[in-house]
Amino acid sequence: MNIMTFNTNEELNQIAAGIFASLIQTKPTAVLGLATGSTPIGIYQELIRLNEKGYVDFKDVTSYNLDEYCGLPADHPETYRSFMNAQLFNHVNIDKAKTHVPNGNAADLDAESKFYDEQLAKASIDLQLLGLGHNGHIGFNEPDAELHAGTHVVNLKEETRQANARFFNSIDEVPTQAITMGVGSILKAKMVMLVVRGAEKADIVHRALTGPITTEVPASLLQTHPNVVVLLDKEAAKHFHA
Ligand SMILES: N[C@@H]1[C@@H](O)[C@H](O)[C@@H](COP(=O)(O)O)O[C@@H]1O
Repeated sequence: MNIMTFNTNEELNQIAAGIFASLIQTKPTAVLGLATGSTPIGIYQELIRLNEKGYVDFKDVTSYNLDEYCGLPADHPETYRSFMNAQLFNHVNIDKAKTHVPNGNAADLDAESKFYDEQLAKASIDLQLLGLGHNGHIGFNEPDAELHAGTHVVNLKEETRQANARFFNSIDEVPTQAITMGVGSILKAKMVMLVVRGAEKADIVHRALTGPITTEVPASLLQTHPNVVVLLDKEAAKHFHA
């Protein structure tokens, strides 16, 4: 596992975006696995800049997002579809028809999960971007005695709803369920990029990458993947240099 630590967020964003850009340069039809949350925003801004400068062309790129809240109105600014449009897709020359986010409002969420898995099986993700939940979740795969391989509906943990409440007017507005790619789909990506920022995630990222592999820390399963790059800011990396 290649773990890189950065002194500044600017450098981290540039290297992360550079890895995406070089993939797309060598494979213009690349399939990207994308993530939401605050962690990827700076990387998306750097990709927008590289696209404006002509260094990266999204014309033939396909993307699949990890997850989506269930039950938010489609035009709500905090749906992950709205987030992706606002933070990346509206600002680069990607074909929106080639961007995929699970439909958290599907009448039949199990059928939607199956449909998403069928699309993923055909597409095969080249590079999967991941943030890390405070409890070690990836996508919305929450710590549990068992994890699901495929896309499925999850009941969000209270701590996850609390952590994400900062994006909503109140905790009551935070959905209680989400639809997420499973860890099996995440681990099928040819390459995984885990990005973690901030001192409050220093313990969990250290546990995930150096502790036992356990479903109680879903990100620990990344230890089984042969091609993971981890980008940490210096606060998140503090236990790696102790
Ligand atoms: N489902 C998302 C995750 O994909 C993300 O990694 C996590 C961390 O978010 P942040 O980057 O804002 O800390 O939040 C959400 O729960």
